[in-house]
Amino acid sequence: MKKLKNIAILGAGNLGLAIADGLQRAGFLADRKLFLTRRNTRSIESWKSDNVEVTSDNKYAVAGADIVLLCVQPHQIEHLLKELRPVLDSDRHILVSVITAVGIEQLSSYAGGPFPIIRAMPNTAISVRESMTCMAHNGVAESVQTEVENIFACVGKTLWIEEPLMQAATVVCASGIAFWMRFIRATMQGGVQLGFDAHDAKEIAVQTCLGAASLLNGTGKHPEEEIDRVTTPMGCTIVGLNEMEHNGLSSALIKGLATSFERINQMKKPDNEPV
Ligand SMILES: NC(=O)C1=CN([C@@H]2O[C@H](COP(=O)(O)OP(=O)(O)OC[C@H]3O[C@@H](n4cnc5c(N)ncnc54)[C@H](OP(=O)(O)O)[C@@H]3O)[C@@H](O)[C@H]2O)C=CC1
Ligand SMILES: O=C(O)[C@@H]1CCC=N1
Repeated sequence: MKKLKNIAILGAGNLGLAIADGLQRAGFLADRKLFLTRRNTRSIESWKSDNVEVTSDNKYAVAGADIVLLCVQPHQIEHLLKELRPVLDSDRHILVSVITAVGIEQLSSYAGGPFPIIRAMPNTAISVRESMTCMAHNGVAESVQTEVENIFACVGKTLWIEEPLMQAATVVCASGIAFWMRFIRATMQGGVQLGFDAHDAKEIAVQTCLGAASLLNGTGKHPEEEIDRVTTPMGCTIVGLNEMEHNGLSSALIKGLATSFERINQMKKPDNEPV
């Protein structure tokens, strides 16, 4: 029987652990080994189990793994990949980077050679297996693409994109979780103002948000068509919606996305990198 590939998550922070959580829930880790690393492992010791090793030794983790997920912050990746050079094996390892603003060519040069590298942009909903993960590569073998796609497909939806679109994917799908959270929170605040207690306001806001997303998923319709079904002429919805637009709802969202996008451009400039 073909041996399942072991996985190392280097940089088990917010996103790294969310990925580990999702893979665990999906049963993806059965019969595989998972290595979790960070420099200070105290907060992730509870992850240790028969098939999960926790270590601050990245080289040890990579030596035991076939698929290496790079989950450190953008300014930390150069140091990490240079540290890994002695143990990276281009015939064995597949590198998967979720790191913002660092391109495949750059990763390759930090790693010191031509490795199969895939960039993936999931979001933190990966922990509950509801990620939207955009992926890009620059010519890796189909078997490698499939191997990596299988990882992310068991924890949400996947989409292959061209690498230049990775920046937009970061904003819309990864930062997107924070944007939607704020939208939901504002709905809750409104709900409390109108009389619900905080618990009920949250339940109503979350389920209504899920309902809206499910409608689009289920029908394939454009949002505006669904809006038309809700906005009774001279009713309460259209006046609320128009008031929101007079106050710049759509404009604020689009400007926010564009500002996040622009920030990634700045992150790409070496002289702006945090130390
Ligand atoms: N958070 C999100 O929703 C998303 C994040 N991303 C990208 O994912 C990456 C990680 O983001 P996020 O999880 O939020 O960041 P975090 O800071 O939460 O996680 C980074 C982790 O890397 C560890 N780390 C740093 N240096 C090393 C090293 N040399 N070896 C091993 N571990 C190390 C840190 O722990 P310690 O200090 O103990 O070493 C930390 O736990 C970023 O590049 C970000 O752009 C992409 C999509 C979504
Ligand atoms: O805020 C950030 O820079 C990272 C990338 C997308 C989500 N978090």
